[in-house]
Amino acid sequence: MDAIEVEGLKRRYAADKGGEGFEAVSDVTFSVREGEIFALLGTNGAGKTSTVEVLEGLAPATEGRVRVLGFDPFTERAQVRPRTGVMLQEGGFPSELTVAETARMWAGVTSEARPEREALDMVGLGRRVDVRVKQLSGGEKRRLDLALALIGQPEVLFLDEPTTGMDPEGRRDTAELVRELRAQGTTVLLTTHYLEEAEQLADRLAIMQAGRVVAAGTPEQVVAARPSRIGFRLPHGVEPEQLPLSVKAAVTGRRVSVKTHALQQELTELLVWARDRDVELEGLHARSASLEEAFLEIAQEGHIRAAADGDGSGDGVGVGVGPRTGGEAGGVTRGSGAVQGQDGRTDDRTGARA
Ligand SMILES: Nc1ncnc2c1ncn2[C@@H]1O[C@H](COP(=O)(O)OP(=O)(O)OP(=O)(O)O)[C@@H](O)[C@H]1O
Repeated sequence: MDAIEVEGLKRRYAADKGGEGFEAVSDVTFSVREGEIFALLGTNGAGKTSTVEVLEGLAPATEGRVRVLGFDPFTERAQVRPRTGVMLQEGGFPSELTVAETARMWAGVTSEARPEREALDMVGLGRRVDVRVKQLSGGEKRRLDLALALIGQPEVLFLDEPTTGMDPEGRRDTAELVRELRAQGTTVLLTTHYLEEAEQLADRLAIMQAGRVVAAGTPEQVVAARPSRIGFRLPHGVEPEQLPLSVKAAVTGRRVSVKTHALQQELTELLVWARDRDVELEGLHARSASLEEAFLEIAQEGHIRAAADGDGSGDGVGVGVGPRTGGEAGGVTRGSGAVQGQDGRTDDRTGARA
């Protein structure tokens, strides 16, 4: 059985006064298998959090069908909630409590809680138990959020940008922990802006843009649709048109860059040609596209589409353009960890954990 099923999901935010409201999620379909790590990716405002909140039971679907462990997470919350763990983008815990007190309080309202010390050790906070929450660093707060999501020994774990604000060690530890949880059978759905992390961690992923899934599959499948790259310096005495390439190369100064869907064939031709002429291809490198490149190309295509549609007569659902994010449309975070705040939300986010 799939642990999570999403079929034709729409989520519309009501307009404040008059107006039509805003459709943040438009016809999204995907499923997550039991024991799988699934990553939901997308530019700022693509609709990831809006989707995950419906799966967490925080908000109803406007349209479509959503099941978590076979239940509707909103209307059958009582069946779903004890079996899921939720790590929101912002925890919002009382800042005067210590780490241990926070975990104890949380364990007190959780059925079948794992010992709180065990959860804190799992995220590397075992030695920070007496520190007040307000004194924790941003990355430590994320670790505490994660520990609390793990206290109920969840079968399904939702992680909304779990590693944002963590240092590289924290990110590596978290990735390791998520892999261990998968090995124990936990299903993990995460959102992240760290594409390398998603590429290494996720069994499958979906890329969202402007409320829709625009690419999905294993990281390899998503990347396979994108061209590989070959680069080298043009040998002296050789003109670009003399190169044995079946595709047009981009030449900047002496740097030659080739995008190809037939990497092995193109590279073989090139190497045989170079050997036969006894020329050296300095700085030669060849590699498949990375998930980051695939993502950026998809985002770029989306911008072009949105610009073509955006003559003022469209429906306003462009790439990352929404009522709250007009000034930050489609911003892509590349490994920097920068992320927009989630202020202004109307949902009762702490209610998710009650
Ligand atoms: N409460 C709300 N009322 C109206 N619009 C909202 C509300 N919450 C989110 N939106 C809009 O819905 C769209 C999707 O937002 P969402 O937070 O789901 O995107 P996201 O993919 O999670 O983005 P990020 O990567 O920045 O967290 C955005 O355009 C946002 O402005």
